[in-house]
Amino acid sequence: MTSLARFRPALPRRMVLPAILLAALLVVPFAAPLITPHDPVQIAVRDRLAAPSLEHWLGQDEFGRDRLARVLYGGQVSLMVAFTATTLACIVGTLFGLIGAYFRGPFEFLTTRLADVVLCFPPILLALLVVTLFGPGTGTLISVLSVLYFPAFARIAFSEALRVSALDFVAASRALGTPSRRIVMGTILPNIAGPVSVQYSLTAAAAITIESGLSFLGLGVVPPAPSWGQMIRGARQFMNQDPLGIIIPCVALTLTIYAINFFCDRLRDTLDPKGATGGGKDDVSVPVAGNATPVEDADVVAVIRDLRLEVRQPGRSVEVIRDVSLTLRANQCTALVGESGSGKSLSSLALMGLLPGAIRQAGGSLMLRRKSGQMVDLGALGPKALEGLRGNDLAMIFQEPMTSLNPVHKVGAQMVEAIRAHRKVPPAEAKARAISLLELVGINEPARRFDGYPHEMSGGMRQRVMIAMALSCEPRLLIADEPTTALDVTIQAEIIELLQRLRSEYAEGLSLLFISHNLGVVAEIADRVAVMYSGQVVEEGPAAQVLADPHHPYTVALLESMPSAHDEMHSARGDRLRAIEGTPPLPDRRPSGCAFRTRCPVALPACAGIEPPLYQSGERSARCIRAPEAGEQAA
Ligand SMILES: Nc1ncnc2c1ncn2[C@@H]1O[C@H](COP(=O)(O)OP(=O)(O)OP(=O)(O)O)[C@@H](O)[C@H]1O
Repeated sequence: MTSLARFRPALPRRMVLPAILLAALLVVPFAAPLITPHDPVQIAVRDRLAAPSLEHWLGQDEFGRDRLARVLYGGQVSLMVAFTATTLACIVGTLFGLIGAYFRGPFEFLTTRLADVVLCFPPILLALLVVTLFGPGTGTLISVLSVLYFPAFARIAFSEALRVSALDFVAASRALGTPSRRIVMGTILPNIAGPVSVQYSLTAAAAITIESGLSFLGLGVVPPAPSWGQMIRGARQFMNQDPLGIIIPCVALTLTIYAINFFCDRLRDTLDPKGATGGGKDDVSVPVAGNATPVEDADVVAVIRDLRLEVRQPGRSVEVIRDVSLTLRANQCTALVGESGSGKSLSSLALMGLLPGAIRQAGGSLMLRRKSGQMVDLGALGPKALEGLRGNDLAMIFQEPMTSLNPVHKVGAQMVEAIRAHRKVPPAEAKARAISLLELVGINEPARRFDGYPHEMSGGMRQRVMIAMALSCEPRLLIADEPTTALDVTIQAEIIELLQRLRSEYAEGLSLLFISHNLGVVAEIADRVAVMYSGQVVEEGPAAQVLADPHHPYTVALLESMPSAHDEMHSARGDRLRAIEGTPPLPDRRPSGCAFRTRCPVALPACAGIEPPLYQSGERSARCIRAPEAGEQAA
């Protein structure tokens, strides 16, 4: 039992229903001899148009043939023709598209021109022409349908492969000397699998319809062999007397097309790793029952308590965020720092209710105080309620001002839209507010900039616009995810100064959650700092104290590895820069005990045995068994 369970192929839950439905529709026609003993071509003229009976469950057709046998055996023919033709078209078209897009030059010319030539002919006319020339029959149908549908695959594969080829990871593979065949099949093909699989579903459905249409016209499957198109053709003349005759093949057609579309739609979502496992109710952030307790202190704007996030992989779940707790207060800036992959972004995205599809909340609670003063459990809110909160009660600015603004809309239109999403104000009033916000964030000639496009602005100006948009509805919590990383040093300083100024001028009492790699910037802006490592907060406390006198060896190492002009950081590290040895462990390869112990210069044998809790010392806490020691020394 255990070994069977271990070797059971892990079919994602979202695929189970469509797979069962499709498998049933595909298997049932091929199990026809087990379901009915009747011959689909055996005529019984005496019993023509007979009603359903115990012997003939779906009745008999105009020649007295058993309808159940005909719909089942007819399904075999229709499905075989449609799937063989679609698979051939998919393989040939996708290969053409991939080769044309990757190698360009004559390959591109051949792919696009060949596809253009075939696309010039209306499909049904081309099919009629070929069938008339070569005579009806299953082989002709498969050939004509493959030729008809290959250009659609070639075009989709070509345009998607062009897009993917231009991405950095393909350039990186080329730079590493990876052979072209491996880049095309191993790197580009998986990235275009989503749109190609959608095209497959549409084509298979269309091929079934065209096969039925041609058979209906007498140009498809040759009688007396059954097919759904032929059944409709035969039943058409008697449809007033015997509607069942036409309903049965139509229902079979509709169900099959629906099952194929349903399956391919889910398959596309499953194949796309970015959106993987999204969609099912259990896959979005689910309300977590129980341990969310209201917070009385009116200064507290948000509380993250024991947050656990996990990524679902086939057959298992991996914890990427573990027991993260943070309290964010009004008029306070809390900085989240840590190496890449430590979990800073996911923790903040969880607050926004914007976790990627593959990540789900497995435990803990996220509480937010609304502008009304009411404390809400974000995990218990539905998508609509969360939408109402985002931009209104909490807002976020991102790292890349170049891509955060929509390039095809004017700056002003985007700001007005953000304002009117939460406030029922007339457009003129929203415009006036947008212009005053642009002025507030230090944009010169705000009225002129209001009518400009994002590409007419510098990176620093765009980040100012993003900040203005984020503050447009006066949220109580602003999350800034590395807002200055993409900017040059002087602009960075201006943006930090702007955030500081806005914070001090903010009447409502803004809580700022500031995510950064840059400890110099953190020293300048943060009141409190939380250091993250491998999905956990390993040290937390007042920024000045933590940066000047870190209690966790990871914080010490982080400070020693970063250049900074700030005095409090000099005292912690002397003046030499030192890289942190090794790399952070992957979430599924953490060592036993303390996750930092394999890189820690002061690790003890005991560190392998226990996962250290957060040791509290006054306003500070650190997740290290040596933290109490460090606290005593400092005292
Ligand atoms: N969509 C995802 N699917 C699977 N794992 C993910 C996903 N997003 C993040 N992770 C994993 O979660 C962990 C935390 O990632 P996160 O993006 O929060 O790190 P970060 O500290 O913000 O890094 P950076 O500073 O580079 O943005 C990492 O191990 C990362 O690989």
